[in-house]
Amino acid sequence: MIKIEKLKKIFRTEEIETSALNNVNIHINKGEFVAIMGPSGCGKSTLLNVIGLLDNPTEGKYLFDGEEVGQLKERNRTKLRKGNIGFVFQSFNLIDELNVFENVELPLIYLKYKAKERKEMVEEVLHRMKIGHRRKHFPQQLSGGQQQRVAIARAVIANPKLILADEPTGNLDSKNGQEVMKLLTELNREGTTIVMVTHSMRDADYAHRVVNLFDGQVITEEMKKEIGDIALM
Ligand SMILES: Nc1ncnc2c1ncn2[C@@H]1O[C@H](COP(=O)(O)OP(=O)(O)OP(=O)(O)O)[C@@H](O)[C@H]1O
Repeated sequence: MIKIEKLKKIFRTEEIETSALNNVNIHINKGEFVAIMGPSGCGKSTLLNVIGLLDNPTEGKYLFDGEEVGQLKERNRTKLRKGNIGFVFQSFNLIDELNVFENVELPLIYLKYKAKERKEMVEEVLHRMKIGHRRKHFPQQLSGGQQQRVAIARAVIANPKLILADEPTGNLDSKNGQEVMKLLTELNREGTTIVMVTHSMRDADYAHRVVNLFDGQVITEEMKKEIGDIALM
């Protein structure tokens, strides 16, 4: 599903040049759950942003489902992202002015689903994330765990092939963190590919494979589990 070869990302400002990714090679199969680990500043979020088509690499190859996407224009990246990729962030990134239902509904509005269909889909996913009873609440009225469940509902509402999670349990206590990891594992078992950045060994244990980055390079990869009966691509 994802083939990244000799990928480089250099951030240039007037005074300095930072090489955030330096010759990264990563292949991720459909159905895999991959954790990316490494010390602060090693390039994890930069890599996730490139994989998630939020940013272009400076050099190198990025094939998403066989299509070269590394140098797409912003407009085309956005088009490809919608419906294909769902994001979950450490800080939840919900919209404070919208209630739970409206936050989760938003991607479906962008994708031009009709109101009736949207209602059915949102109700179903809220029920699944065990947050249906809070549909009228605003993000500030929810606990961290509840906010992250809403964020996951929003990430999966359009049935993305890929979920990218950047430290999804970073702001949660261990009970809520575990709940979030269980939800991600369940989605992965149903076929969604997951790439997750984490500092937590415990969270990385849920993954099939751990990729360790250091100074913008992949230094080791560790297989933890088999994908099971999900077909590889
Ligand atoms: N927009 C930017 N402009 C300039 N430099 C940047 C930018 N984004 C990231 N960097 C630099 O690139 C390097 C990698 O950053 P990145 O955020 O990917 O690291 P990380 O591994 O996710 O760190 P952390 O675990 O602390 O979140 C760092 O040296 C950072 O300062």
